[in-house]
Amino acid sequence: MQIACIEFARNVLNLKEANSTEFDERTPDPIIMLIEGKDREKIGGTLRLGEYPTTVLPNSLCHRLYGSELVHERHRHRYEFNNDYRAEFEKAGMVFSGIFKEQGLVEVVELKDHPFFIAAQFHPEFTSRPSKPNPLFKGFIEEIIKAN
Ligand SMILES: NC(=O)CC[C@H](N)C(=O)O
Repeated sequence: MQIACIEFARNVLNLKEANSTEFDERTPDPIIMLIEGKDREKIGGTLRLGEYPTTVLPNSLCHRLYGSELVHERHRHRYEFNNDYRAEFEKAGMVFSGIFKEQGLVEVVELKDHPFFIAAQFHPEFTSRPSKPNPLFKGFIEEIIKAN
């Protein structure tokens, strides 16, 4: 999701030097950055690790795939989408369809009017099993079958 947002910023919003501060601390457009306020003294520091609830936007692709307005997925990351850019992204057609309400963190993005574009901050592969695939993977494969 982080890379998808950087790509959108560069090629749709025309912010050519957009980046994550993980890759370029001096980028003029830090689309992805560390969100302060977490206890850095504890082991793991800013690491967001483990399962968190995601509130899903009704009628979004994410909603259709999970069939629920609340999903629980596992995380392992430090950097987050920078909400200063949210309005600009939305104006250009990106939909923020999954949010961690407690901290206002972006968990899922998708594109309006696109047959299947969805990206998540969490790790759907952590819960996917051959006999019970994660809805994001299952939905993607179903979409490919439909299109062929
Ligand atoms: N887990 C991920 O999606 C990637 C790790 C990541 N770049 C971070 O925020 O730490």
